[in-house]
Amino acid sequence: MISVQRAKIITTKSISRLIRIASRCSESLRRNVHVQRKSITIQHMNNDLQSTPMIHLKNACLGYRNDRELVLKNITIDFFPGDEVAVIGPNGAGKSTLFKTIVGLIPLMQGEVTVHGGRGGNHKDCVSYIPQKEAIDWNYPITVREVVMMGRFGKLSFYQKPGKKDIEIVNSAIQRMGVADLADRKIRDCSGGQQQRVFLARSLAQHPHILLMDEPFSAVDVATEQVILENLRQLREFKVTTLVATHDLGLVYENFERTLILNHRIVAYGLTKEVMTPENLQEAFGKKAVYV
Ligand SMILES: Nc1ncnc2c1ncn2[C@@H]1O[C@H](COP(=O)(O)OP(=O)(O)OP(=O)(O)O)[C@@H](O)[C@H]1O
Repeated sequence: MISVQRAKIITTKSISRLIRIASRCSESLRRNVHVQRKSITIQHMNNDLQSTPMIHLKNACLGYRNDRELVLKNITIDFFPGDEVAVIGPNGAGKSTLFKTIVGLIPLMQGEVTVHGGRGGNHKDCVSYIPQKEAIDWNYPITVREVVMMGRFGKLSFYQKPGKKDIEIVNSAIQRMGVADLADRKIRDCSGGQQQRVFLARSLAQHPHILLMDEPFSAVDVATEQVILENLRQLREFKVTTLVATHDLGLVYENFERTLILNHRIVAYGLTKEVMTPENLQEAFGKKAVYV
């Protein structure tokens, strides 16, 4: 199979390389690309066809009340248990806006969004969201262990203290993410990559059904990247639905089975090797970006 050189950041070079690789895909593979650009109705074609979607959007319009322009228009898409989806698109395409709407941080403008069959934002316990690093206040005086324990809060009642089981789960998540040495260190004193590991440990401790990660691979080293990817693979085995926004197209091509390409609308969604075609990448990122 075709291999892709790792592209750490979205550059003209990385897009061009992917386009060259995608061009080499056999014609039959490319014929299978199923993109209905106009109606934006996405048919999910994997084995989970009969299962209930974990996340369902129908004719959804997403945006901000203080902004007259919608960010994403007429989005219709379903994500099923075990889907591991890379969400790609240029800056400002609407990746974070999609995540914020699913977790209920911003209200839906129009249409329908359901999570586990209920309204988005009503399932805090089973949905874990890791925002972009810049959106987190790292100065909060809290240790790594306390951050990870926050993943258990949704399972406890208001006055309930974490029990033995919670402590075991937290310790296990800390071990899995390789941050045991840092457990008593303040989160603000950790490096950027360590902080990403800690936040994924918090998500693991939560035992979520849905995990949304916004640019977890930005500015992390290869070891951290591998730890994150390995844990995402394990979550997939537990049928966790995972959406990961990233600009690292090479990493997506090599590691994610499914990809959603956004640019204020759905450009394409499906199996990564089928949707990362030159046409779709150019449509999302623009010809100029590719041929300069
Ligand atoms: N709080 C806000 N109020 C108004 N507009 C906003 C707000 N947050 C984001 N936007 C706008 O929404 C659009 C989509 O932003 P969003 O953060 O979803 O893009 P993105 O695809 O995640 O981009 P990036 O790759 O740069 O993180 C942008 O034009 C942005 O300026």
